[in-house]
Amino acid sequence: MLLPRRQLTLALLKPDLCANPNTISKIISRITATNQHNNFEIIRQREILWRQQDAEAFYAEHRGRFFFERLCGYMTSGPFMALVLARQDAIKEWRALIGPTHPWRARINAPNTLRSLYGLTDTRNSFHGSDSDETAKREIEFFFPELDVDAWRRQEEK
Ligand SMILES: Nc1nc2c(ncn2[C@@H]2O[C@H](COP(=O)(O)OP(=O)(O)OP(=O)(O)O)[C@@H](O)[C@H]2O)c(=O)[nH]1
Ligand SMILES: Nc1ncnc2c1ncn2[C@@H]1O[C@H](COP(=O)(O)OP(=O)(O)O)[C@@H](O)[C@H]1O
Ligand SMILES: [Mg+2]
Repeated sequence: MLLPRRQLTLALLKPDLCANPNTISKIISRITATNQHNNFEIIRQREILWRQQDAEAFYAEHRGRFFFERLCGYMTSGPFMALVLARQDAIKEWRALIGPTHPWRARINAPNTLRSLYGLTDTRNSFHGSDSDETAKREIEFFFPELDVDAWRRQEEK
């Protein structure tokens, strides 16, 4: 039986989460839980500590937005976790699992999503997920330059 083609996405567990190791292990077990909703495979995992210029480069698309400085300040406030996740429709499914950008909106419209459960404020919303295949390639190679996303995708096509 042909296995469904998998997709890669980049996931970040942001610094507020990484301040509590128990939280991280609970979230990792939820990510890899073998039920039809999750069942992501963790292809890469790395603890990251950013300088200001790293945050500004990753979030360059948001430069000039009123929250850009506070976002970079948050993302350089401590270590965080970068993960490459693989499953069918990984980008859509990971963004569905983390929920809307704003945790207060998640708590109203998407309870039980990760941002509704763990997010603090609009900026300190605890999780990131790539929003497209192109973004996922850029974001994965930003954290894991040794991972050739195109080669991985070709391998998956076979
Ligand atoms: N559109 C818009 N929204 C704003 C502006 N300033 C603040 N907000 C929103 O209001 C929320 C709360 O603002 P603040 O009180 O400054 O932020 P905070 O409570 O410290 O939480 P953070 O989101 O972590 O900054 C922010 O997260 C933004 O989403 C603004 O100038 N324009
Ligand atoms: N209105 C806002 N107020 C405060 N922070 C924001 C706001 N919009 C976005 N952010 C911060 O910038 C990050 C990137 O924004 P965006 O790409 O729009 O959301 P997402 O992370 O859900 O893809 C968000 O995760 C959040 O930390
Ligand atoms: Mg985004």
